[in-house]
Amino acid sequence: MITTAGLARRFGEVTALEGLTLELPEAGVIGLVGPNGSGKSTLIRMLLGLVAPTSGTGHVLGEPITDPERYLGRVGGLVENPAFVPGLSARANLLSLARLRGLPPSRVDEVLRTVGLTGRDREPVKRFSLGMKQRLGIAVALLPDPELLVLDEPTNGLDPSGIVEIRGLLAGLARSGRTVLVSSHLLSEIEAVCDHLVVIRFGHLVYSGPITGLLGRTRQRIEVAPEHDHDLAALHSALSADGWQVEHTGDGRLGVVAEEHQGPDINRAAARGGITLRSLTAVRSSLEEIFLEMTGGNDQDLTAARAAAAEKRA
Ligand SMILES: Nc1ncnc2c1ncn2[C@@H]1O[C@H](COP(=O)(O)OP(=O)(O)OP(=O)(O)O)[C@@H](O)[C@H]1O
Repeated sequence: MITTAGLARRFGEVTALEGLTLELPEAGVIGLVGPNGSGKSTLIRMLLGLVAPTSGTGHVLGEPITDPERYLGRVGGLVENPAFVPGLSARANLLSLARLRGLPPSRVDEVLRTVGLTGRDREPVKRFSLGMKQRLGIAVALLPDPELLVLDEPTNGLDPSGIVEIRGLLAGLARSGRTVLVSSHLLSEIEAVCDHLVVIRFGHLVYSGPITGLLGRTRQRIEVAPEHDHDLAALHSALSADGWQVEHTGDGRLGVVAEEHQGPDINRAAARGGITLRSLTAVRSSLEEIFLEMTGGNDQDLTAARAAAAEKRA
């Protein structure tokens, strides 16, 4: 459905994407996630033929991205808030867009139904909530009845109920046999509907595969707390001396890199150090924690990393 090989794009000094090699599956929802500025929009724009690659190749539906006319008729895209005539109804906006693209007016009813705007379609768009406008944007992308739908941050700025609505819509589109590529800077906004996940950071591919594969990367640890808080340092020494990798969690406990079945060994090591444990809990990092570890935390980190890289290049 989508393949890229060594795809790269630079904007002057900034390398928005570098050496991206991907092979994306044919059906379901594919999530493209990464912090702000990691290159998601650049990739989506390249797939839609809006931005040319600096180097590397890409194919969409078997056609090269350097020749988008060959496939754009089968692809629906939403890259930024689409411009609607605010005083006109959703239906009138869609009808004029369908006419412009030479599509039958019957598509308008179909897409209104798909995005759940039937019944509100005669109201002027200026009265629509952000969530409804996003759904209308998706309706526009669906007008040509595309095999592939590419949506850049459709949940951005929506309230929790709006996010849930869009997620439901994406899941429904995938069930109807379309492939949906959807980007977000927040994994939590889309993870529930994604069959496949692409994680990019700083223009580089960090992960591409099923969500379950990502969960397999979890680092298990056991958190322990001494009976008396003042024994924390002594507990740290006792466990380290026994060969365990130990970190302070910052809340009066220690995190020990270990599997759940090693709990009794940790308990015995503490006892040998003369310390009784108050608690011992096996913890598996959440998908969100793995994502943050992979993507390097927050946007400030990313901005700093980009600045450092630019300085190095200069
Ligand atoms: N037209 C452009 N001119 C110059 N720099 C650009 C251009 N488009 C993107 N960039 C830069 O490329 C990098 C990647 O941007 P991109 O918009 O692709 O990231 P993103 O992951 O979509 O982020 P966001 O979620 O903030 O849109 C950023 O540093 C951005 O400033």
